[in-house]
Amino acid sequence: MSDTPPEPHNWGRWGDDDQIGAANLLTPDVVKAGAGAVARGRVLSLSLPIKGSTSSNAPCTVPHLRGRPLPQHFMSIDGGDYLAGAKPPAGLSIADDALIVSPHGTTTHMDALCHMWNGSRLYNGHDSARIRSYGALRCGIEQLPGIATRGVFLDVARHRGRDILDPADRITAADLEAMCAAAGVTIGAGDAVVLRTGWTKQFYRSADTYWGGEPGLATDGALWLAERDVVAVAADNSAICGLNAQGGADEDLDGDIHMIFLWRHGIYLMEMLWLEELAEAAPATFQFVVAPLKIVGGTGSPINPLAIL
Ligand SMILES: N[C@@H](CC(=O)c1ccccc1NC=O)C(=O)O
Repeated sequence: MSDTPPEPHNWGRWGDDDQIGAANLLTPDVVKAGAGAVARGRVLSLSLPIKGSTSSNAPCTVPHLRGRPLPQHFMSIDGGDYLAGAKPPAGLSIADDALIVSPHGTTTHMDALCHMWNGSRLYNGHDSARIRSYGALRCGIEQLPGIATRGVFLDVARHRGRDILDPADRITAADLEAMCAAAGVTIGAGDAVVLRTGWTKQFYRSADTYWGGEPGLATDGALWLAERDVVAVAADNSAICGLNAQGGADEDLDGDIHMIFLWRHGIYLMEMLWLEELAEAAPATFQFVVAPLKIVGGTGSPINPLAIL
């Protein structure tokens, strides 16, 4: 059990009460520089569809981690109610619905800083006993208003001349350095880095292959990004790190990607993005805009990140 993280980390950097971590890097200049990365005025969604299943026998239609519940989407009032005799209020027929989503395993999502920790302390030393069945009283997702900054797109699959990386492939600091040099981009404080592995496409080809491991970021790659003071790291895989055939991460706790980003540095993670249209447009940089739902005490949120090219 460890109560203080190994170096390097950001604990105390923005004060002992800080709950938003690297979002402190989103200064007015950083936000304006993000807007300055818009060249054509084209808006792309980087989100998978949320497609509900209301039956355990329903086919697996959206990428998800093995064993995690699929989104549940129920109509609460629909055309059938009126056909059965319900009277539309004031002559207006209204359709309404309800959604149950387990964000970390079944859809494009952002992790709150309270999502993972080690020992008895959350990011910045907050007491982990503050995370209870009623929600997280520290570092919940509602603490983050949103992120608007420069996005840096690193298409690792294309860099290696591939459409989809192999499950054993790991993205190293040397890869990141080589891709930035090739694109002429210097990653700086407050940037959001978007990594493409192609892995989400694998689900639509074969769910069994998708669940048999996944490519992802290596420990030295994570430390390299943290050193550059990024606000967030996003990827199209489901854990940012690579996973082995048993569905677990291989790193020890000091090298674990979620520990390095969320727990040690307060850097936000976004997983299960859809990056295929972005890969076609292939911008080196763009404006990245995303906001979580204000789920009080939430460990994360479904998101629809936007790339504005
Ligand atoms: N997005 C998922 C996946 C994940 O992070 C994960 C899944 C299996 C084993 C290890 C994981 N992350 C480890 O750092 C989660 O947040 O639970």
